[in-house]
Amino acid sequence: MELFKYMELYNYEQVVVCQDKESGLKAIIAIHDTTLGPALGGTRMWMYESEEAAFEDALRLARGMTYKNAAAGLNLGGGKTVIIGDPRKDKNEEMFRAFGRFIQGLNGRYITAEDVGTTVADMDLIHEETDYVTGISPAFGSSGNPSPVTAYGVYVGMKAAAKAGFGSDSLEGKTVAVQGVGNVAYNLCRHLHEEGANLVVTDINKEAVQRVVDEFGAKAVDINDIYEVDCDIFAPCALGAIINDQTIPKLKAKVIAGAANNQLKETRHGDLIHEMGIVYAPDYVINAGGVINVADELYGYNRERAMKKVEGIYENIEKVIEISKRDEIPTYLAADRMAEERIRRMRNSRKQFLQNGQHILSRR
Ligand SMILES: NC(=O)c1ccc[n+]([C@@H]2O[C@H](COP(=O)([O-])OP(=O)(O)OC[C@H]3O[C@@H](n4cnc5c(N)ncnc54)[C@H](O)[C@@H]3O)[C@@H](O)[C@H]2O)c1
Ligand SMILES: CC(C)C[C@H](N)C(=O)O
Repeated sequence: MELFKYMELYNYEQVVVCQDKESGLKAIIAIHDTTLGPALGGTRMWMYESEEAAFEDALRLARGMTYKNAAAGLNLGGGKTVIIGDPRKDKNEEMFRAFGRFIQGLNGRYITAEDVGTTVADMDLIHEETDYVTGISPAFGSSGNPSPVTAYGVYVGMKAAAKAGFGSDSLEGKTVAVQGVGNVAYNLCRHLHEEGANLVVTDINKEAVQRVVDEFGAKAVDINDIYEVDCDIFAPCALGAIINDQTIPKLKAKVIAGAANNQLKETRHGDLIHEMGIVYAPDYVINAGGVINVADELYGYNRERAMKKVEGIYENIEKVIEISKRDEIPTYLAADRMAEERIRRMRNSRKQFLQNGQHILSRR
């Protein structure tokens, strides 16, 4: 990857490479765009096949956060961190504290939280070194684990997508194929089960599968079979790029609505599913519940206020589908336009009223 070329192509502001030999920390913080405010995005810990794959993931995820935060109406920019390593074996206290010091060095340009492979306990360690972290233990006045809230947002967004796909937002009797039943999808399955949906699930983690089979009566299938399940809704809730040339021909679902980030391998895959008549709930619009929840900490966390905002994901998905129909464009593009439009408008308003981030009257 030619880093500067890639950064220029998508207008990235900054990439910070952090290493700490003692603890084994190898982290990449990508800050995409801070027009709307400081970059807020989670930290993913994953066993990347190569350094290049880690850079690519950090960059793609950071850009996704810019769009997610903008589309959700938050006054926050987009960033993300990836830590290279096995979250089951390679974590230690020094690693997260060293990482916290690197975040502190950015002086508020980047604020972190959980993502795949990191937990509230990890965020608490980061918090030992910096205040620029959210999703820490509720005992600190924080919002805690964002996953259940993300799941609730995906659930309400799925209902809005179902309304467009089936004429009703009821999920009772609908069959939902869920790929990955980790932190978010376990909670999503609970909501779906409570509404009377039928669940077909898969995961590389057999215990996670067994839990939803036992608790919610889900049917388990092999990881390679999830795409061709005879279902109404496909809910990708594991990793990205799973809507691609190999999987699209297998899909039977009328609606795709799930938590995973970067579900489309390439934008042309969004065009393809649109042409097939599939209602796609754009990933960063439907999975914004977690970031909406942690962002509320910036105002002094209030769960009721945060959950009310998360319920707005229903209307946001409706809005994207409306734009898609009006402009005859795929929903992923409609969402991009909605987010870009907000960033453009806010950039202008900042130009009018703010200089160096301060209101012009503050110089009096
Ligand atoms: N946690 C949040 O609040 C949040 C918010 C927004 C988006 N997301 C996104 O949602 C997705 C899930 O997040 P999570 O926090 O639940 O992570 P998680 O790690 O708890 O769950 C992911 C699950 O996917 C499984 N998995 C991995 N590869 C798989 C494969 N090939 N096939 C089937 N299963 C596989 C894992 O074993 C794990 O159980 C991620 O893409 C994440 O970026 C999470
Ligand atoms: C800030 C976090 C809650 C971010 C979350 N992992 C996401 O992708 O939206």
